Amino acid sequence: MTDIAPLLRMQKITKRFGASVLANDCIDFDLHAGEVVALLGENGAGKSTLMNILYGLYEPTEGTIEFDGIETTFRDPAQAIEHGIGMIHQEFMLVEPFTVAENLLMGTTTLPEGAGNLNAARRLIREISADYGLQVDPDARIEDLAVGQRQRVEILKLLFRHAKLLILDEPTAVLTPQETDALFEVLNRLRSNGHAIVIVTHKMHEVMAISDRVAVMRSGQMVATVKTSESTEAELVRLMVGRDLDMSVDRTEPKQRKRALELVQVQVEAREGAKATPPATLTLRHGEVLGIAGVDGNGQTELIETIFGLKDAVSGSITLEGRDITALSTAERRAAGIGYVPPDRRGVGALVTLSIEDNVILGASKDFTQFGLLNRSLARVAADDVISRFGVKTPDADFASGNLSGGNLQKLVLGREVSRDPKVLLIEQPTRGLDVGAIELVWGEIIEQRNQGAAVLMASTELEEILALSDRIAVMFEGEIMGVIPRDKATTALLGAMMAGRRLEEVAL
Ligand SMILES: Nc1ncnc2c1ncn2[C@@H]1O[C@H](COP(=O)(O)OP(=O)(O)OP(=O)(O)O)[C@@H](O)[C@H]1O
Repeated sequence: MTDIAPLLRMQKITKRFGASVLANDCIDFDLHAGEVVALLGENGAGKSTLMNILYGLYEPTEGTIEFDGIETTFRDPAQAIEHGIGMIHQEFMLVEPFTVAENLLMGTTTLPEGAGNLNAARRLIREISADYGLQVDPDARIEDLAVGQRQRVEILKLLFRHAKLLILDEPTAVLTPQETDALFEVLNRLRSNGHAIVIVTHKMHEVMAISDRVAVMRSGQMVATVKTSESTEAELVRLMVGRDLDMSVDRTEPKQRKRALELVQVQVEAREGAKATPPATLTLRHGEVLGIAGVDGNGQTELIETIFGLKDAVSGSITLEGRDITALSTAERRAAGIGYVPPDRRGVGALVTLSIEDNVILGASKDFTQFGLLNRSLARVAADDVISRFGVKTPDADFASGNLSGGNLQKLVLGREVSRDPKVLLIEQPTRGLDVGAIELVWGEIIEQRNQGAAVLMASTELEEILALSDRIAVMFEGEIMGVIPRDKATTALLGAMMAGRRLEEVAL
């Protein structure tokens, strides 16, 4: 393969942001037609920056890009896609009330030949969809599609515009295991048809399963490019984080086991248009991690938001150490000792226009106020502590949080909540988007909180994470708790069956 000229050749790519950030440092990156390359690296290593340069979102400070034999840099993504380079981000860019075909025609200035009207577009969609096993109905409305299907529409959108190179940014983060398998089948077909694919992912087993080569970045540099078949997961981890990992969980007898949080017949507000779900009754003790397993979108978010007070409970009661908090505001619940890490860190989790320091004191400014004035040096100490304890990669605490890499923003939000030593920690998708080294750290911190007596309610779509950290596991399906199982009784098969809608009573223990 190396004898043939690559489809893409990025040479000596450097990208600086201001004086303090060197995000890409003289990077060489090649990609051939018909190959899948996994781009691997710790949070903040510079993967998104490199891909954003390729896709025309950023201009490189230095370096050249050759695509299909022609030297070029793209002014914007529209130009990149015109030349055959497409990128699928984690947030899909589809317009919900419209159909697949309408979405594909929308916003395109240069339509593929023979796809100028809706009927022709429909025909083409069916053809492409059949060729690549995408199973997309051109007349389906986006709002009726599951996450995995929406992602296939995004792929279709790129193929519709004759993309030769597809960049996928953590494409499996929001997929179920079945959807991931289906995606990989599609990627295999794309590869056999001569497409080139870059997949940015933190999941090592996926790297091994799908890629031909792995490019490893570290601190802005490309440190290695290896053939997947000639490497191992352990070697890739070492290349990436520079050490072996220890994922063992050090569970000790917790300091206390009293009841922390009780939900009695809590009726969560139904989403607009959705039918009401049965009320939830749940007890969470100090010194335990109660994991909520379930496929994304099965009511975990709504339940946790109700406990934190972002949503009102329609009926029922929530008590914290015996005190009824059902009517309290979010700020009051926070003051009462509830910490909250939402799944969407850029939205609810952090105020991205604020500095890291201001984010660290967010919602707790009273703790940093002396004689009626905000004590900045106390705030700085707290911010520096979160940065060092959680390994947030940043020049300093004044840095705008919105400019942190995805994984580092996640570490910041989690670090802020954990450092306040909450009595109850509500946490959704604790390690989504985190590199393996950061997962090791976050798991350690969650267990430490538990060992110190905090009550942790953790929703995760990753079964491995649920099984590693939880003392008990609740499974949610379509807004309902299907059962609660102690960890030693939980198996992947049992949890899988419950996640697909079977009640605990229906599946033998
Ligand atoms: N617009 C920007 N302004 C300033 N610094 C930035 C900007 N965008 C990215 N950075 C910095 O560049 C570095 C590389 O970030 P990048 O997003 O490329 O990392 P990444 O490898 O994709 O990380 P992750 O796995 O967490 O998504 C980080 O230190 C980040 O804070």
